[in-house]
Amino acid sequence: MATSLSQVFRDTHLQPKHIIPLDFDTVRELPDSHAWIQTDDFSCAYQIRMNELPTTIPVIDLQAPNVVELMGNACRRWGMFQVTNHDVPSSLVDEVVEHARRLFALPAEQKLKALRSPSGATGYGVARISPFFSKLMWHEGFTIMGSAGEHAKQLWPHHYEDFCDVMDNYQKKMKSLAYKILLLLLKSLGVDEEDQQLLCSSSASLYQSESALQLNSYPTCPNPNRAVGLAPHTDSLLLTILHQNDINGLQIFQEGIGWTPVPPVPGALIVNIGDLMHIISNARFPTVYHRVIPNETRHRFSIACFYGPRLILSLHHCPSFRSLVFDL
Ligand SMILES: C=C1C[C@]23C[C@@]1(O)CC[C@H]2[C@@]12CCC[C@@](C)(C(=O)O1)[C@H]2[C@@H]3C(=O)O
Ligand SMILES: O=C(O)CCC(=O)C(=O)O
Ligand SMILES: [Fe+2]
Repeated sequence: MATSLSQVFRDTHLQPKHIIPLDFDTVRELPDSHAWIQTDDFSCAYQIRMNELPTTIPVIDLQAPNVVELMGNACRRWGMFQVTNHDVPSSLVDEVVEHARRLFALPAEQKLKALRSPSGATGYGVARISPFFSKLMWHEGFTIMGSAGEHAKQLWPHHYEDFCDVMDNYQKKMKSLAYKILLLLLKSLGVDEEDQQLLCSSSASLYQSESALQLNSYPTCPNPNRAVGLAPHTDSLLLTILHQNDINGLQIFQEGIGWTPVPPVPGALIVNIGDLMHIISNARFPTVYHRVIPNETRHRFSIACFYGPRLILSLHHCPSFRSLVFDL
């Protein structure tokens, strides 16, 4: 019998564990719900082939005269690069991380006041891809689209303004950086002025793109060898701009090599190609399959900014689109 997407969504009941993170402060051992089966695929190329370390993703100076060529090459080969000289003040990045640290340090019952609703896209919760996996991730996140006000008030009824201002400023900086990078990438693909106009006026309207901000927290983990911070996935939009603190954990999958670490470079931001950019580039840029492994002694934080066409981002709120992307 034929069924509509919205019907599928109505029939899909998210279980609480697919929204509510574990209260990490209360556990001393890895619970079975979070213990992933160890397979060969699980281990990292870095650990199994210490003698033949794969070269890692390029670090590109945004002001370099040949930046178009450098970015084009990096995206064709890796779908990813790190960017320096990007004009995002390190003081602003530090402030965002400090606010994230403060948010995730709140008691669980306080964080749950800003819990993402089952049909919503913003607020506190586990990664949206969680229902795809039988085990749970060693991770908690907080998603912001536009103003963070609504959820920040639930967390700090009297002192939420500073949090909102910092998140607003960071989103503005990220949007303008993502736009700059998008233009450079289109140029590297040979998109001429006329085609740029076309993309501009089409329903995809790339030039009116918006962003969503995701604060990620990976608490210290009693058994990181069997836990997964963020399960293997690709990001769905055009570009992701990521700040990771100084703790390893992010890995990308390379055909024929395996899982390869992306080491933190102080001051650099990671840029990775998402599914939409992969499509727009006619598959010349690969979308990056990546994951995060937690750490035994240090709490890892990252700040991801997802940049994509306004229409598609607003559809992330819409149940039938969500069921298409996340539930099928
Ligand atoms: C705009 C978005 C991208 C994202 C889904 C979301 O609506 C907000 C959270 C984002 C995130 C972060 C963790 C990995 C990911 C796959 C997920 O489950 O939620 C991405 C989503 C994405 O790239 O589609
Ligand atoms: O924490 C990281 O390094 C990666 C986060 C990520 O992949 C995401 O938010 O989509
Ligand atoms: Fe990701």
